[in-house]
Amino acid sequence: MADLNPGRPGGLAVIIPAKDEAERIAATVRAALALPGADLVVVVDDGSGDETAAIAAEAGAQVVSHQVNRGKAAAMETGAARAAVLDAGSPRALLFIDGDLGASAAATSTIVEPVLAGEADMTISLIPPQATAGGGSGKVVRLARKGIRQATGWTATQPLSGTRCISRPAFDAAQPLAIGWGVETGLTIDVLNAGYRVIEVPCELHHRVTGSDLRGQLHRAGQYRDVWLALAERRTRRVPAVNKVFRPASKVVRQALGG
Ligand SMILES: O=c1ccn([C@@H]2O[C@H](COP(=O)(O)OP(=O)(O)O[C@H]3O[C@H](CO)[C@@H](O)[C@H](O)[C@H]3O)[C@@H](O)[C@H]2O)c(=O)[nH]1
Ligand SMILES: O=C(O)[C@H](O)COP(=O)(O)O
Repeated sequence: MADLNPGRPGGLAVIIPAKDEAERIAATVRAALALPGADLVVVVDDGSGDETAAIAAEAGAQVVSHQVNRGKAAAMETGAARAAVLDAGSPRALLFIDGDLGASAAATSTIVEPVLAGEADMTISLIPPQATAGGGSGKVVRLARKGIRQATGWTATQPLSGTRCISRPAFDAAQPLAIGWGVETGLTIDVLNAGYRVIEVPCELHHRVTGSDLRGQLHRAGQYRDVWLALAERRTRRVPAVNKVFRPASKVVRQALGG
């Protein structure tokens, strides 16, 4: 069996998927650059229509741009690929943070430490109630939580929380990522089912909450669709378990038929 934990990570790459984050990206990048252990900060401008890329570069990040919007998962993949090119010897751990965290991104050191210390393979930020209440009913959160529990036996408190730190071996074991907003749900299932250690860690983060207007509800509909797709895809991957039941039966039938 492959060694799941081949040594401690060789540093930390902060990856920031960002679409239209011009307002907050500079503060987020500055906080990321100041994180203990971070020697690379990559902003993936996911087809923004604003000045996200230029502002991020000015703030000191390496910027990779998607010419067209490809969704959060694709932006994470692009950032991780850029970090891999720059890794030397022992790969960096990856810290994925949202572009709208601003100065509160400094608090992510609590989720970085267990991964850099080799105590966890993936940490997920548990964020406090936000100053402005969101407009959600909890439907997407419940879908993701239940799906993760059914697939792994583990119950996530905040299954959609995307600010997370992960070792390179654990990230590689979860390829390909689920698309779009399904990425967190898929990552949690795949990393756990590959035998890696996942923990949730409190983290004092503040972000832009999604409201209850039409735009907010459309955003949630997209989240629901992508989480559902991530779960459905992983359920079909479990087909071998079904085969265990049917294969012996088909062998008996073949023998009976003289095959
Ligand atoms: O097409 C897109 C859309 C968004 N983003 C970026 O992805 C991050 C999260 O997007 P956001 O609009 O803040 O989504 P929320 O619904 O507020 O995010 C919550 O839910 C998401 C999962 O549905 C998680 O990824 C987030 O971490 C979590 O804060 C931000 O940096 C965005 O700029 C992209 O890179 N590409
Ligand atoms: O606002 C949120 O917390 C997310 O968009 C998820 O929506 P939900 O509350 O409907 O699960």
